[in-house]
Amino acid sequence: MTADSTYHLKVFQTADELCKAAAEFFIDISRKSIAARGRFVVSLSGGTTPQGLYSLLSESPFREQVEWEKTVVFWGDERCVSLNDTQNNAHQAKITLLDKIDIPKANIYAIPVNLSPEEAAINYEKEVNCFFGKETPRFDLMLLGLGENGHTASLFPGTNVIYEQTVGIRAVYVEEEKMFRITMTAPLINQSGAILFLVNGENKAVILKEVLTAAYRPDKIPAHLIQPVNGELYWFVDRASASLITIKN
Ligand SMILES: O=C(O)[C@H](O)[C@@H](O)[C@H](O)[C@H](O)COP(=O)(O)O
Repeated sequence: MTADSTYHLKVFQTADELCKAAAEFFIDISRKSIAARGRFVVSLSGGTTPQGLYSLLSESPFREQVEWEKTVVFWGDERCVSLNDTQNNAHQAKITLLDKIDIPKANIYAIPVNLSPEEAAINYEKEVNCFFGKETPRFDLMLLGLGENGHTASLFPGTNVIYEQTVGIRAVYVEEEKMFRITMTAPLINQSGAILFLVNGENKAVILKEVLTAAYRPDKIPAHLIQPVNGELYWFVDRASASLITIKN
């Protein structure tokens, strides 16, 4: 990453410990956001890693520590598959978390999948802008994952969206998945107050080392694009994914 990039790295022994710490972090940011602005606006990620976090948040003693009626949920990216498809990020979060808590339906902003990818992106960008009104969209918490090829959200190597300079939402065709996906742009993600990457498993060891130690190459490693402009960047990783990194104490 660039010399001036700063982040907080926390390594946990197990995936369970990582999820528990992420749940506590989620609760902490939600409390601070509600105390400051009366609401907590979070952007969820898809993939397998956050599912353990979502399950924990749906259960005692975590569930009752979040004021769900003051919590508003968006997604950083989505696959253009039907709403009931198991690959749909909103569907996954619905099953593991949203159906199990008392959150008003009006607080849930899923990325539309019943439109063309371009229309869905335009429509979601309007929804985000409308929600934040005159303010620049700023999520209190942005959850992200890391793909083995360095992608995050749906910012994949080799796609044009990684060069996008504007705060917004875009449709992107992901060749390796033969699928359109909708994604927040890096400038939008970077407006967040706190950005939390969750990384788990030995299959992520090589890319995690590259993201954190290689020179800035966002075309090869799109996760390098994630550098909050006025917020904090956190990496919560398990020991297996951190096995190639030298941790300074
Ligand atoms: O919808 C998605 O899949 C994500 O937004 C994507 O960016 C994900 O976070 C990474 O691919 C890591 O996924 P895993 O957690 O499954 O490793």
